[in-house]
Formats: sequence, structure tokens, C-alpha cells
Amino acid sequence: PHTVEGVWPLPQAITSSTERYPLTPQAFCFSYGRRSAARPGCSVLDAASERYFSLIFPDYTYANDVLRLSENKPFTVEISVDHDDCDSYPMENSSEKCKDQLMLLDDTFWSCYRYFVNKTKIEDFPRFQFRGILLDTSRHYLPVKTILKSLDAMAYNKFNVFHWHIVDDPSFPYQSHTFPDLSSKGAFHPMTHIYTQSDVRRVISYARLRGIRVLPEFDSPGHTKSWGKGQSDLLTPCYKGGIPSGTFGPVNPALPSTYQFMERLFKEVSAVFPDSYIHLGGDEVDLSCWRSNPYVRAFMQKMGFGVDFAKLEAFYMEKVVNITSFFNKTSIVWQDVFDYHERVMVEVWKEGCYLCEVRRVAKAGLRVILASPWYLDQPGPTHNWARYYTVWPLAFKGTEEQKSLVIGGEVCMWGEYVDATNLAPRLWPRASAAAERLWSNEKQTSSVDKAFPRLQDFRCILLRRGIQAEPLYVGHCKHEYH
Ligand SMILES: CC(=O)N[C@H]1NC[C@H](CO)[C@H](O)[C@@H]1O
Repeated sequence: PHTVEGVWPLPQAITSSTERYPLTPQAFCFSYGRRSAARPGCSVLDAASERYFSLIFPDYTYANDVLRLSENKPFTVEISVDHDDCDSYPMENSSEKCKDQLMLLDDTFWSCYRYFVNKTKIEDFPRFQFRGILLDTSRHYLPVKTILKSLDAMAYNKFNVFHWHIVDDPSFPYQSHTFPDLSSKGAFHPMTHIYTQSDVRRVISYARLRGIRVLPEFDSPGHTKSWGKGQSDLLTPCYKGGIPSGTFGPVNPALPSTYQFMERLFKEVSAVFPDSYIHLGGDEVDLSCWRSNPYVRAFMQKMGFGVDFAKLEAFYMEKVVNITSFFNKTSIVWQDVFDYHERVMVEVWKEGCYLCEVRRVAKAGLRVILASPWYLDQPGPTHNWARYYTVWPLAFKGTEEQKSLVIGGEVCMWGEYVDATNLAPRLWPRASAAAERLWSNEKQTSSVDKAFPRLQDFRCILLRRGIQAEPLYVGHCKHEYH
């Protein structure tokens, strides 16, 4: 079988023959198989058929087609699914397996052939169930249309989780209906740099139609400076020489009002975001402000934590994990707060021996997501696609059961130096390298040299689909970006 160009990520099994068939828009359609549990009117599959018809025939408009109404098209792609969850949301264990056979009803001849397809048999399913992209909308605000465009590109790469790092130190763009001051005082601009409830709903429904889960992250107790703008008494006043210095640190873990606030905020967030997971952050907590505050120190004594402020951080995270599990959410936390909570999942992000950390978490029986090798926000001379392609998430000593706890990985595009002007070229096609590591068979995708021509082809396909993917190396595309 000859190489199938531009197919990325590589399917688990693909064989194509030299037998080729003409493909014309007039002669092509998607249809539901007779035995399919999903029928016409199935929102996800109807929308997908429309989308892929346009992707297959990019410069074809229905308007000038009188034959669209004809029933028996010679070339029909038949979709059959065995359960009708058309109106639900993709979940952590939604099946993504597909067996695909192109149905050719007859070979009547059509004029003006422009496309050909080789008879191909594909069997496909993902190697890892969690394949994420993190976007940070706090360091820079990303317009909704930029987020939707990223969701398109994610779908083309079979990523299935949009990790929305929605708030952080510099700005709080999420418009909460319980606490409107959080964005009206904490966003970069209260009108133009916020996400209204309908913006959030639009992102979630756009993602749903593409089989992408939206995983919200409200990072605390650190990375919360912007929260303090709209919620007084939430952050810890730092002290200097026995008096308040005027600066503020992490969320104040010593006040009951903190947990009352968190309960109300996460009650709202749990209802707004349908996914059963929520990311609570917990990274990079600077303990010095807590240490400087006499009330926090007194609280430590009362709780019997002595002067071990890591215990105070664990206490705080335990309270927030309990709040979100009360709202039937499973929490994901950054590795900093790694503790033995059976109800949490740990995201490994620090550099160094990250597989040592993966192994530590897996040995503790917790599920783990690997992000460390895929921090694409930090470009550098060696930060090219090959670096992200040669990642072996399971290359640690452990039992099969421990390895099965590594449920996937995530590409992080932090926003310190990224906004709508450079997000796409900085993300694509380099993130496509991670996409193939997370989707495809490990052995079949271990050679950079074999992958390079395929990724070059795929990069041109992304360009044709309107994604401003940067070039990998010298070369050209039939459809240059204009
Ligand atoms: C979990 C995590 O990554 N925390 C911080 N680490 C450095 C990143 C930039 O590369 C961001 O600043 C991010 O907020």
C-alpha cells in the first residue's frame, strides 16, 4: 500500500489500494445506516456531515447544485452508531472507536471529475483517552472567535479536551452571575475583555459538536491576584514589620468566609460547565505571605499544623476538593498539591524528571495527565516539532495497572506572550506532533523522518482549512496562506 498523504494523526490501521474512484460533490453524500441508532436530526452527526462535506469539497457551494435532492448518490459514506447519544456531551469514557467502510453503490460515470479517492480501509481508536490543549485567557484575553477557531484546529488533530485556564493573576474575564464584581473589577476591561454566560455557552456547544470536552480551571489559592479586585477579604494581607504591607498573597485559608465564597462560586461553575471534571489549579503557591500574617500563623497553631505551611495548603485544597465533589465533580490539580486524595487526578507539568513524578503519582494509585514535555508557550531554538514528537509518556518502570493510570497528555499554551495575533502559528503544527503521540500507535509513530513528509502535508491541509499553521521547514503548499 502506498503512503496515504496528509492523514494525521495516523490511524491505528489503514490500508489503501491503488483502486481509485472519482469523487464529485454531486455524487457524494453522508447517510445514516439502516441499523444506525442515530437517525437524521442527530445534532452532532448532522453537523459533522455538513462540516466534512465542506472540508472534502472546499470550493463547492450547494447553491448551484440541482442534483442535491437526488436520493441514490453513487458514493455514500454510511454512518452507523450503536447508541444514540446525539444530544449529550462528550465524556471521559465516550467511545471514539470507528470502523469505516466507504460504500460505493454503483459506478455510474459523472462528468468533470476533480477528486479521486483510493479504496481505503480504516480501523481507528485513540491510544490515550485524554488529549488536551490548555489555553490561558488571563495573561491575554482571547476573543471567542479565536477560541472557536482553535476548537476547529483541535478537532482536525483529534484533541478532545479544551482545558480552559480561564482566570489567573492578571485578569478575571469570566463573568460570574453570583459575583459580577469579579470581572467588572478584575477583567482587563469590564465590557470588551470578558466572557459572558452566553460566550461560555457558545464555546461549550461549539466544542460539543466537535466531540471536545471543555474542562474549566479556576486556579487557587495562588494565581488569584485578579480575584482580590472584585472580592475583598478573599486574599491574604501580607505583613511587614508586624503591620500590613499593603500587598496581598494567595487566597486566605484562615477565614470561614473564604470557603463560603468558594462554595458559591463553584456551585455556579459546576452548573455552567457540564463536564464531570473541574481543574482546581493549586500550582506555585508562595507561602511567604501566609507566613508573614499573624492571623494565619495563629490559625496554624489552632489547627496543629505548627509551622509546616504545606499542611495549610493541603488543608485548603482538601476543602476545595470537598466542595467540588459535593457538586459531583472530580477534581484535577497541578502536581504541586499532589496528595493522597483518591478523588483527584494529577497533572504533571514541571520539567526535569517528569516521568519520575508520573511514576510517583501512578504508584499512589491516582490518575495522571502529562503536560511537562508539551509546554509550547516557551519557544526556543530546540523547541521544534520533533522535540514534541519523541515523547514516550509510558517510559517509566511500573506495572501495567500503573501505566493505565496515565490517561493522557496535554499541550499547554500559556498566555504571557500569546494572544490572538500569534496563537495559531505558535500552536500549529507543532501541537500536531503531540496529537499523534496521544492518538496513534506508539510503534508506528516513532520515526521523525517518516512523520516529517506526512506532517508537512497535514500542515498544508490546516492552511487550506484556514488555520495559520507555521511552516515546519523549507517547502511550499498548493494553497499558500493569503
Ligand atoms: C502549572 C503552571 O504551568 N503554572 C505556571 N507555570 C509557568 C507557565 C508559563 O510557562 C505559566 O506561568 C503557568 O501559570
